[in-house]
Order: sequence, then structure tokens, then C-alpha cells
Amino acid sequence: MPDLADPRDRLIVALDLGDVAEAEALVERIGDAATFYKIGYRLAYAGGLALVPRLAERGLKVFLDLKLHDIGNTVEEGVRSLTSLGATFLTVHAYPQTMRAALRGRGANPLKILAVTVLTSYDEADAREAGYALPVRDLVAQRAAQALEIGIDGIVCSAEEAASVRSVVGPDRLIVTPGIRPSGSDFGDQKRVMTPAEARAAGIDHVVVGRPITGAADPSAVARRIVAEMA
Ligand SMILES: O=c1ccn([C@@H]2O[C@H](COP(=O)(O)O)[C@@H](O)[C@H]2O)c(=O)[nH]1
Repeated sequence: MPDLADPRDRLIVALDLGDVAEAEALVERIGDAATFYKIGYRLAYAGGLALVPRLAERGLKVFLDLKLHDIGNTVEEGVRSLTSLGATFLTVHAYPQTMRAALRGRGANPLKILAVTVLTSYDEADAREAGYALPVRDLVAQRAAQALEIGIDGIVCSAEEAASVRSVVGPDRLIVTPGIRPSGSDFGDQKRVMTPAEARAAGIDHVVVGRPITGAADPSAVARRIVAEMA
């Protein structure tokens, strides 16, 4: 588990917006309350990849949450293309062929590859409906073990599984958890959910928070409260 010099780095704000100017305006409003932003495919498909170097040049960290999954050659070359942007994290789905391809594409670039185990919007019924026989916790643990074996830098899971994932991957791999809701916030479509304080106690490295911040009247204040809750 890395010892973060700046506690703000623990919070990753999901810029799930459909417009780059809107995303840049939100970063300005949040100001020095946050240091780490996530660009997912809603913003990426709206021109948001161009924002990665702009944020990185300002000393902000960027998590590129593209959740790549395709044939190995496409993943490898796709990751290679993304290495020039200056992002800190990139996600792929935790399928062995995909994870190996992502590491080949990353090569010696400092970009860290994170493996998405089971989406936090899935409960047991959703996983069964998608054809998985294992309980979610076991599927997450199995995928985390495969990611470790392959040499992936970090795991994306829900904070509910963080302690068991930590026991599988050890102290040196990152655990990044979406599905985080400050107490009293609307869950939306998230099903495996914890508060920032619970997630921190469970041993996460970073939490990802989107709508509770992006939809708030004062996003900067909410970000500050979340960071304080994890201190
Ligand atoms: O399992 C996963 C993987 C990624 N996400 C992403 O995190 C944010 C969460 O946003 P909220 O508004 O805080 O729910 C979003 O960008 C997802 O694509 C996830 O939720 N779960």
C-alpha cells in the first residue's frame, strides 16, 4: 500500500460529463480540493482525451478509465497509443489475455494498468444473469489473483472486497474502489457500496467518486469532506 504524501491523492473525482469545457469548469470550481481526476468514456468520446495532457501539465493526476477489452493485438496497440497522453492509471477488464496485452502495450511507460474485476453496479443476481457461477466475492478474488500473477499494477473492485483482495495481492498492488457514497448520498445504480471512511478502514489506496461531487451545489466542499473523512 503506497504511503500517500498528499492525502488528497486518495480521492479520484470522476469527471463523468459530456463536454470538455464543462469538465474544465468543474476542475476550476473544485480548485485545490482535489488532485486526481478520472476520465471515463462519456468524456473521452466527447473529446476528453485531449484534456489528459492539459491536466497532467498542471500537475494533476489523471485516471483514464477506458476499461479496454478486445483481442490481444487491439488492446496492446490501443494501450501503446494511450501511453503518450501522460495519464497515471488506465483500466482494462480483468481477463488474462487482455491484461497481458495491456502490459505489452504499456512497455516501459510509467502508466499503471488497473484491472477491473467485477463492476460495482453488479450484485449476485447481475453476475448470475451474466453467466458467472461464482459468488461475486470469489470472482473478484479469482481475478485479483490472476492480475497479480500477470503483474498488473492494481485492482478495481468494490470496497466491500478490499480487505479480501488485499490478502490476495499483498501490500504492493493498488486497490482502487468506485461505488463510494458519503453517508446519506443517493446510491444511483451502484450496488456494492461503502462510505469513504469504511473504504479507508478496509485498506483501499484510492476511492473514485463521481455524482456525489459532480452533482453537488458545492463540489469543492464535498471533495474536501471526503478527503477529511479518509484522513
Ligand atoms: O466497477 C466500477 C468501475 C468503474 N466505475 C466508474 O466509477 C465512477 C463512479 O461514479 P459514481 O457517480 O460515483 O457512481 C463512474 O465513472 C464509473 O464508470 C464504477 O462505478 N464501478
